[in-house]
Amino acid sequence: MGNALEVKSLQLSIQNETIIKDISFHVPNNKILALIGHNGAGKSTTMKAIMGWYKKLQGEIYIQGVSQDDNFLYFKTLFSYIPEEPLLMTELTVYQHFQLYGASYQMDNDILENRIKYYTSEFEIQDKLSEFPEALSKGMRQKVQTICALLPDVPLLLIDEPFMGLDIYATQFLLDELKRRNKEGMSILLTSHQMEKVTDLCDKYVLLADGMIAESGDIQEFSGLTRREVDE
Ligand SMILES: Nc1ncnc2c1ncn2[C@@H]1O[C@H](COP(=O)(O)OP(=O)(O)OP(=O)(O)O)[C@@H](O)[C@H]1O
Repeated sequence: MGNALEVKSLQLSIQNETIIKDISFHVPNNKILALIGHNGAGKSTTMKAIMGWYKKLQGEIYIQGVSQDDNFLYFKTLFSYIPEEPLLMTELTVYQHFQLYGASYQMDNDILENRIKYYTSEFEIQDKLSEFPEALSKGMRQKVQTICALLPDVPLLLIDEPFMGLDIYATQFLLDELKRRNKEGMSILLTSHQMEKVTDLCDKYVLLADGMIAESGDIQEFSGLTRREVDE
């Protein structure tokens, strides 16, 4: 079995402060890995480094064996990303955002239109297609952002704090949809500071503390540890 994502000896500094201190981990194909840690542990920074938003001090990052350093334009088509806070463009309508994603990932038009219908209906924003982001509530903007990332068939989905700002129904739908897409072959890396929210979804975990890996393993081992601590 190959790896959907490989992070090797990643080191990164922001404004002369070393934030990520030589971390290595991988997401095997078809698995869901949770990057866990307290506020400020370095989860979002690691995710942004994977996407190439920060210059690395050292290290290598591969998605499906493709190096971030060798062919960045192709590398970018291998993942999609759901940020913690929506990053929508003020000058584009909801539908135009979906079209932009469809074009960026060179999606077949019929598949794109079907998915737009399916996801906007499930997330109950089918009547918002002509709206601009400023006319939407924060939760609605998060739904639009989430749909954008779910439209293409990418090998790797990156999610920074899933379910942030979503209501109970949307959270349950996303949970089920992530499981379904994972069954179809999509690997997922997500961050969370609340382990209990993602235990049911994930196969593996990496625990970050102060920019270093404190622990890693199968998710059951992590739950076992916390349960033992509670029992004692
Ligand atoms: N743009 C930036 N400029 C300066 N420092 C930054 C910047 N981005 C992150 N940091 C610092 O890097 C460290 C890790 O931040 P990061 O956002 O990766 O943490 P996190 O684990 O995602 O936390 P949270 O759970 O709060 O989202 C923190 O000490 C933060 O202050």
